Amino acid sequence: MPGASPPLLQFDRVSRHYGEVTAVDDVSLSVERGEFVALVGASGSGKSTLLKTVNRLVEPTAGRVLLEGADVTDGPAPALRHRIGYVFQGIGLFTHMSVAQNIALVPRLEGRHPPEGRIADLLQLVDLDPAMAGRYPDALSGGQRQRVGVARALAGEPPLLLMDEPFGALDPVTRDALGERVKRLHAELGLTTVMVTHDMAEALLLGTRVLVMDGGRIVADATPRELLAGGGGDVAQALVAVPRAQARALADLT
Ligand SMILES: Nc1ncnc2c1ncn2[C@@H]1O[C@H](COP(=O)(O)OP(=O)(O)OP(=O)(O)O)[C@@H](O)[C@H]1O
Repeated sequence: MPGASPPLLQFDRVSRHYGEVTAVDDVSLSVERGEFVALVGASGSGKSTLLKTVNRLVEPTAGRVLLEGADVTDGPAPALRHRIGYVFQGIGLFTHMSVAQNIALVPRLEGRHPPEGRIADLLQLVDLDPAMAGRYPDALSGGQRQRVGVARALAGEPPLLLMDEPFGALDPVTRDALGERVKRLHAELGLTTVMVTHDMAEALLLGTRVLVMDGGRIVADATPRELLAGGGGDVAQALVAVPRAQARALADLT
């Protein structure tokens, strides 16, 4: 279509080898603005490696990754990373900086000073009391730290949010609450999100689109509804069977 804007994110025949190991094997796909893509698969299937080719924590052995139509290797990596929010397990907050300083880090690196009230707004966005702005990460619970991580990732108003097992280390209740919050934020802020998880239930509940990886390849690309209706192929259905069996076992208890 002439004049149509390119997809927000595109993988064009991306592969990544580590010696004999093929972590990512010839992946091509596009992510449109507004999608919430859950990237799911067994341990070692290549999810994190594929995600990290986007913010250049991993360089592909072959192929290219395009953000808003431009090759991510076109400019310096730090400038690229300022356009991509990144939330990962353990989050990597700076312990010598307060919550407010951690959140303001990305805008400050770009020479911007967040306007008065912005930090409080961001804290409220992730359901944290703005009074926490002056605390240090050591004085927060794991779930609170993870919320600060989400606020920090959103502080630069990035067009793309990447999350790598963001809720992996949290207890189930906190995990569900934060998952729901992120889902609402995604919708309210009009974000485009790609989230790695090994948990199919989480992928089905949060994603608008679920990609299943196996042996470095994308073996299913379907909506949660399609997967729940039995689509997506054998690998996808083996993953869908897990939460289904749990739901059945719970129902049997009642
Ligand atoms: N830096 C590395 N050096 C060597 N091999 C690597 C490296 N990073 C990943 N691999 C290998 O590439 C494959 C894919 O790893 P990756 O971390 O992408 O999988 P994953 O699906 O994210 O797994 P998990 O769910 O366990 O995090 C694995 O076989 C892994 O051992």
